[in-house]
Amino acid sequence: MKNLMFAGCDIVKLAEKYKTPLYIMSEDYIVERLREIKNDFLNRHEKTRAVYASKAFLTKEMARIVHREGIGMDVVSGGELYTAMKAEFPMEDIIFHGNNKTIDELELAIENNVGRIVVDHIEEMDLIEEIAKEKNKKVYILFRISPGLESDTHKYIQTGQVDSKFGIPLTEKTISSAMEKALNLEFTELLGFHFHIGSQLSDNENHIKAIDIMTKLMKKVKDEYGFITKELNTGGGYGIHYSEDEHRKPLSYYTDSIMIEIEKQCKSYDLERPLIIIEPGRWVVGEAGMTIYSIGAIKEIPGIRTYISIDGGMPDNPRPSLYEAKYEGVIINKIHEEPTEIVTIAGKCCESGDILIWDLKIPKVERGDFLGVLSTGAYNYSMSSNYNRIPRPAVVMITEGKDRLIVKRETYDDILRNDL
Ligand SMILES: Cc1ncc(COP(=O)(O)O)c(C=O)c1O
Ligand SMILES: N[C@@H](CCCC[NH3+])C(=O)O
Repeated sequence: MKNLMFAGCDIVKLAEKYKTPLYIMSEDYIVERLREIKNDFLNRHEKTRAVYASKAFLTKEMARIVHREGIGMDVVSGGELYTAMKAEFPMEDIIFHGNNKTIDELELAIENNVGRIVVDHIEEMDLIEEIAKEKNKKVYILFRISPGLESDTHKYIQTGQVDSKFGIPLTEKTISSAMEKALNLEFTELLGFHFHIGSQLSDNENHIKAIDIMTKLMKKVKDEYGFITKELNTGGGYGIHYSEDEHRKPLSYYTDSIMIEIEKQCKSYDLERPLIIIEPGRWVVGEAGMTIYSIGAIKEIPGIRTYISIDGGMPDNPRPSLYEAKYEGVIINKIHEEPTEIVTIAGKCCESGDILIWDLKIPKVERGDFLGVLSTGAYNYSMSSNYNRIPRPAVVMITEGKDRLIVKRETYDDILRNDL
């Protein structure tokens, strides 16, 4: 076999069948991760809940898989919420986030009875209460707290530091204003707190520190307001394998330490341990995906480098240009050939920064060969754009070696769809 096999499929055959660029996702891999969540977190610890952070990858089919596996979902926009609704995802299993939810989005969420709304700033409670009153609905909220921790990841995907657009800052004044407001609402009930310290984290150190900070807060609000924290949402952020120095760890590496720390701190403060929620995104889907491209122009700059251009790039994977993210790539139709060249993989956009992989070692290639880029399941399709009016690729799901289209390739007419 000279072609790469992935999730039990000959990937070259898929590239020929569906054309390129093409996103391929392994349902078996996704289900394995969702079951790891069930077996190693939900079933091992009482009073726990898990939601999948759908910003990583969401289509109607993905929502159906998550629901079928008994996991809830985190959404951050009306569009994500609407996708879940259209996939008949139970609304009570949804947690709605966002640092600037619009009135329309809040109305959609409240009208449809989403399970929890995570309040990101104090005034948001006024909007929620007003809408809840108007619709005569009960709304359950958590406060997103910014714990003031700088996580070890790219600056653009840190979220828990003091200087952050996310969450309620942890100061005496903000906490007292937030608590005083929340405890006087009629239609809105505060159940607890949330933190999310950043993404692609390779160690659990900051989750543990965040638990210490949050339990201290729980003790403070109990003493000062008699408020009992019923739920603590510890966010996601668990890292995956992209390149040789980044690896996915078992879920329990993060969740066991979270649970040990929370039990310890609750005991020391004499607090009842709240329900603990986790919300991983990337960890569930990142390594489930790969993207297939066709090789086109090959340009050698003698003594400098060789650029191998592909038929996609920045519009289907903006991560290298946004976060200098590193990816591994293979020539899927020459999988056993000796890698003899070091080349740079360039996207087809009119941007010098549209480089997918610098210095990749591959066999000699020619126009028409296929490049597979690994670990593209998270934040690729979900962050894709039509820059340069390039249509988005199709998404194919593979289940037990069988492929099916779950998102059609965009056409030029799809791009023109809303032009008047
Ligand atoms: C509130 C919240 N929860 C969960 C996640 C999921 O993050 P990740 O994909 O790193 O697990 C994010 C994104 O970073 C987030 O902002
Ligand atoms: N989009 C980011 C992750 C953001 C996580 C959401 N707060 C990435 O691709 O790494």
